[in-house]
Amino acid sequence: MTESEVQQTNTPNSKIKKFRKRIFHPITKKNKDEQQTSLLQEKKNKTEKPIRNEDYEATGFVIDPQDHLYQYWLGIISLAISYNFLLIPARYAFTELDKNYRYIWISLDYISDFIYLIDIFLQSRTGYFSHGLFVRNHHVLQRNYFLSRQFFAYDLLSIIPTDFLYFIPSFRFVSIIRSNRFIRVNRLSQFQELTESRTRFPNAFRIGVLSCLTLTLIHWNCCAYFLICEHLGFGSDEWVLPASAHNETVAMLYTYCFYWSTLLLSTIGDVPLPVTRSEYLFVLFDYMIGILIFATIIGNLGTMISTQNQSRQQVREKMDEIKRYMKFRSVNRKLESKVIKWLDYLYMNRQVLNEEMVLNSDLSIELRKDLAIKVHLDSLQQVKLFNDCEPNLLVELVTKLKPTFFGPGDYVCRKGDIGKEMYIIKRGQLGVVSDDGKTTFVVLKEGAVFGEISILNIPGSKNGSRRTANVKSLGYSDLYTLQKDDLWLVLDNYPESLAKIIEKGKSILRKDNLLDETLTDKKRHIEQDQLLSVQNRIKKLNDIDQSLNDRVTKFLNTYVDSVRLFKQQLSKLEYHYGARKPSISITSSVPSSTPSLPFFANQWKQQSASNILKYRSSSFLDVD
Ligand SMILES: Nc1nc2c(ncn2[C@@H]2O[C@@H]3COP(=O)(O)O[C@H]3[C@H]2O)c(=O)[nH]1
Repeated sequence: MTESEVQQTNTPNSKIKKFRKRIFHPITKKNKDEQQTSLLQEKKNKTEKPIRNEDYEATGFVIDPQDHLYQYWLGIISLAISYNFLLIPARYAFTELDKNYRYIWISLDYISDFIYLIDIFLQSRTGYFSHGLFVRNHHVLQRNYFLSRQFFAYDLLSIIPTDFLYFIPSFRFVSIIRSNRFIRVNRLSQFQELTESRTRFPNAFRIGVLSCLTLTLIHWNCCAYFLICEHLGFGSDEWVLPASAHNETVAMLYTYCFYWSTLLLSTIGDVPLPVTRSEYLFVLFDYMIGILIFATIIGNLGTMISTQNQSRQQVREKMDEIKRYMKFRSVNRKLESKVIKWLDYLYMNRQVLNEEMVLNSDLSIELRKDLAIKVHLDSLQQVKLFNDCEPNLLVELVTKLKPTFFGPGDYVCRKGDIGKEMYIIKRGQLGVVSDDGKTTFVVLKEGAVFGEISILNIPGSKNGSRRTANVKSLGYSDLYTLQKDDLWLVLDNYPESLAKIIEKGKSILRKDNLLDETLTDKKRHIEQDQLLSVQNRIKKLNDIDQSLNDRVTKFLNTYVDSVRLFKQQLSKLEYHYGARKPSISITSSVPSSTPSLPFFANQWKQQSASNILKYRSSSFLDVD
C-alpha cells in the first residue's frame, strides 16, 4: 500500500463513510442472510481445493451421479442392504428357517457381499462437482474417496468379513454376526432421496417408503418377540407363544408373531397381557415405538394431503377474499356474479395458477427457454402471421410471451388507443366490432394474431401507433401478449420476417382504407434522408472523438512533465534553505508549515481535471 493510500483509508472522511455505511445500511434479515451465505461460501471455498485443470480431465471409467445408471446401481445396492436388513434378524430368530435353506442363504450372503465390494469400487469412481465443474480424473476421485469418512466409517466397516467367526463353534452359522452389513444403510437413503427427487409420483413414492419402513419395524419386532418367547419358554405364561408352537411350521410361527407385532406396534392392543417384568418392559417399549411410528406416518400423510390441496385452498381463500371485498364495497349483484363467474373460469381452467411464476422460478435461463418452447411453441406455430418466418424467430418470440385472460364482453383493445402490445389467441374467440360493439365484422379464432398493426410502425398507416379497430372477447379467451419492445428487439435481427409481417399488416390497412400509399413513399424518402444525416453525424462524432483522444494524451504528457519540473524546483528550494539533501524524499522533509507535495499535486490535478472538462465541453459544443 502506498503512503497516499494509507492516508486515504485513515482519513476522517473515510471513517465517516464507514460509519455512514453502517448507520444507513442496518443489518436487515436479508443482509444477515447474505452475510451468512457469503460466510458459508467462504467456508466452502476454503474447503474446496483450488482449481486444477487436470482434475476435470477424464482419465478412465467414471460414473456421473446424474446419470440413470447411477440410480439403477443405487437400486441394486439397496436390494442387497434390504436383504441383510430383513434376513439377518429373521434367520437369527427363526433357526429352522436358517437351517432349512442354509445353502441358499450362504450364496445370497456372498452375492450381497460381492455387491458391497463393487459398490466400493464404483464409489471410488463416482465423479462430483467442484467449482461448478465435473471432476472426472479417476486418480483424484479415488484419493478423495479412500481418504473420506464415508469409506472408513461406513463402507469399510460394513464389509469386514465377520463370517470368519463361523469357525468358532459357538458362532457357527449365527447370522447375527453379519450385522455389520447394516452400516451401509446410508446408500439406501441415498437411493430413496434420488428416486424421490426424480420420480413423477413423489407422493406415491413417499407412501411406499413409509410402508416399507413400517413393515421392516414390524418384522424386527416380530423376530424379537419370537426370541423372547423362546427364551422364556413356549407356554410358560399367557403372553408368550403356546406350548403347541413347537409343532408348528416356521411360516405359521412367523405369521402369528407378525400379526402379534402389528397389533402391538399399531397400538391397537388386543394381545394377551404381559405377566413377567421383562414382558412388561418389552410391551412398553413396543407401545412407545408404535406411537412414534404412527405419529410419523400420520404426520407425513397429513403433509402430503395438505400440500396436494394447497393450490386449491389458496384459490378458495383468494375467491373468499374478493367476495368479502365486493360485499364491503357494496358492489351490485350483476357485477358480483360476473366477477365470481370469471374467477370460477379462471381457476377451473388454469391448472397452474401462476404460470409466469413457475416459469421464472429457480430455473436457469436456458431451461426456462426450453420449458417455454415446449409449452408455447405449438400455439405459436399455428399463428398464420408467423407461418413464413424463420424458425429461430419463433423460438426467440416464445420466451417473451406472457399469458393473459379475458372474460365475455371484455374489450381487449379499443380503436384510437395507443398500441403497446400484440395478442395471439391461444383459446377462445374474439370479434373485431363496431364502435358501439353491436356489429361484429370479423371473428378471430385460435391461432389468430391481432393488435400488430399499431405496434409495427407501418409506413403510411393513417392511424400511426393507434389501434385501428375494437377487439372484444366473445367468450372466455386465453391470449398471449407480446410487448412492442420485445417484438422489435427480436424482429430487428430478422429483417425478412419483419418485411413479411409488415406486408400482411399493410394488406389489412389497405382493405380498411387506412393506408396512405403516397405517404409511404414520402415517408421512405424522409427516412432515408434522416438515416443519411444520422450516419454523417456519427462519422463526425467519431472524428471528434479521435482528435479529443489525441489532445487528452498530449495534455497528460504535459501534466507529467510539469509535475517532474515542479518536484525538481521544490527539491532545489529545500536544498537552498538547507532543509535536506536533494536526494532525500521530498514529502518527509517538507516543514510542517509548508504544504506537502501531494497537496500541490492534488491541486494541480484538480485544476487540470477542470481544464480537461472545460475543454471537453467546449469541444462538444463545437459539434453541432
Ligand atoms: N383495422 C382492422 N383490424 C383488424 C381487422 N381484423 C383484425 N384486426 C386486428 O384488430 C387490431 C386492432 O388493433 P391494431 O390496429 O393494433 O391491429 C388490429 C388488427 O390486428 C380488420 O379487418 N381491420
